[in-house]
Amino acid sequence: MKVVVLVGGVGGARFLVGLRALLPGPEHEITAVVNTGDDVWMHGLRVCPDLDTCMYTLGGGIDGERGWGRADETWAVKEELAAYGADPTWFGLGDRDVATHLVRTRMLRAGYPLSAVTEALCHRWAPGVRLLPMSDDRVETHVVVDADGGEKAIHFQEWWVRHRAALPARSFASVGAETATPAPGVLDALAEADAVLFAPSNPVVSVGTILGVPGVRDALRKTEAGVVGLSPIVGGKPLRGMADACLSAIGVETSAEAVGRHYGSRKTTRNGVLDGWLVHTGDRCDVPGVAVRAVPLLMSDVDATAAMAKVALELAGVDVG
Ligand SMILES: O=c1nc2n(C[C@H](O)[C@H](O)[C@H](O)CO)c3cc(O)ccc3cc-2c(=O)[nH]1
Repeated sequence: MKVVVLVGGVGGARFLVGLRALLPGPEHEITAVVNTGDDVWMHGLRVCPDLDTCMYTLGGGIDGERGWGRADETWAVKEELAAYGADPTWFGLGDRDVATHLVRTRMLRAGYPLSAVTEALCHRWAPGVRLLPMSDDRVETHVVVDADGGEKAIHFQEWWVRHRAALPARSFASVGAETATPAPGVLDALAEADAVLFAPSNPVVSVGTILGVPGVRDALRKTEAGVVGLSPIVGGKPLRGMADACLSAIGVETSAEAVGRHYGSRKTTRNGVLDGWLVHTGDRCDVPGVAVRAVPLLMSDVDATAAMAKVALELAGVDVG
């Protein structure tokens, strides 16, 4: 069975672990199309948070507590950079993590596209899922915030890490999106999929960013596969991260129903992309033109996540047996 998943960071990676457990073995092929809008140049190194979170989580190298960066991490490089007063000091670059960015940056400088770099890094981590960046082109999420009586755009990481998304976001800009193309393999994977899932990731700056890459939304509307999303909002709150701060910036209420309607029905709306929508038990939700199922959506362990993934696949029309 061929399953394609649109994923962001921590929540998306956890979902992939459950899906991989549900579909073990060579007869299944899971392709994750990963958000790269969070990517950032830090101290001359290219950092790809969502790709790395998926790679480390699936490869067994993630720091489970933080949900990003490496386990058994040390921070000597970060401390030395701070000792030099080298800005920014608010971004946590771990020593082990720096090795990933050094290899990536060296390969990018040698002309390899991000998709080839990711494939090379995955030779070490063997995630058991094909990780594709949404695009090989630079697409960066910048956040427009109020500042000094006017507005200014800051990189997503500055908003997210330095300001903990506490600065009200006026809007988001996906810098480079208008000229970006999907990475090699993305459109084919969507066309050939038996099912396409939206992981319970941030619907604005993760899944939304992927949908903003020219060609992706059309491919989702055209694919024969059933397209089913899992709500990242449970009981009116995001399960993790700060999706509520993002949703309010685009005028979408923080509820499973509002997010489902934001994605829209593939059948009955001009731009919609969903056939099915999984919401947490007890969350009221009606999305015209979309089949809604209420199941436990807490990824408390691999089995719970696998159970969610199973329902999502069945809603997408594929029987997992
Ligand atoms: O809250 C933080 N998140 C950090 N993150 C997480 C990152 O900001 C978010 O996980 C994603 O961008 C949002 O999904 C990092 C991720 C990396 O891959 C590498 C370094 C960092 C550093 C931080 C950090 O210092 N603080």
